[in-house]
Amino acid sequence: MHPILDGIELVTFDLDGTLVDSVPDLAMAVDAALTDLGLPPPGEARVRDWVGNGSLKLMERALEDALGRVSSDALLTRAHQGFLDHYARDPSAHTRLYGGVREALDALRDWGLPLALVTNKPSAFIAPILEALGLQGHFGLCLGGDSLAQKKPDPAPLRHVAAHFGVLPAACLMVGDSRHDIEAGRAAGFRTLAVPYGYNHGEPVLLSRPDAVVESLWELV
Ligand SMILES: O=C(O)COP(=O)(O)O
Ligand SMILES: [Mg+2]
Repeated sequence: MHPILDGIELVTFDLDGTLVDSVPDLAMAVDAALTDLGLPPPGEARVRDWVGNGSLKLMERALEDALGRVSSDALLTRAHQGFLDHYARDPSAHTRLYGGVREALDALRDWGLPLALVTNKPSAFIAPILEALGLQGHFGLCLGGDSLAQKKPDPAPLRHVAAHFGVLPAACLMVGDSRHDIEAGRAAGFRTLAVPYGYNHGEPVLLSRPDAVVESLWELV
């Protein structure tokens, strides 16, 4: 067991870039939404750097890049709806678990630790993706970017999780790939653990000074 788990009674995970490599499917939906509008598709490498603040912000960044200026609200609304429609067709078609994730989640569950999921992704996509990857039974609570009024890096979703399980924030661990996870975790009073392989706008997540880093979640257990 990794020392970061000492005294921890609840583990909260980020989804995109931490448990799953979802950028192939996200990028296909972004590309299709922009193509529908007669705009050039950005492709996977650019989309990777835009993921992290939810789907509306993702499309805002994609449109600004394609147009060379900030998009109108009307165009953003159309582009975002287009993204949601395309992504909803099969949000897990090319989405895969990172190595060690299943083993880590199984072990934590078998130890009886409650697990939660807090993603900035729209909540409608959480269950289909978890089901496709066989992880639907692992999390006692899942929150998406639209579940509460605030999303990460705001600490509100993490505070909500801690209160839901009746665990003090100091006994909670936040595990994520981006500065939004680490900032939210720290602001909520959680311990923080980062993985370096995900999506952090092209910057090392270490710059956010997490309490610890693991190359694979396998190291947790
Ligand atoms: O959808 C996003 O922008 C990021 O999702 P995440 O919070 O699971 O990394
Ligand atoms: Mg993430």
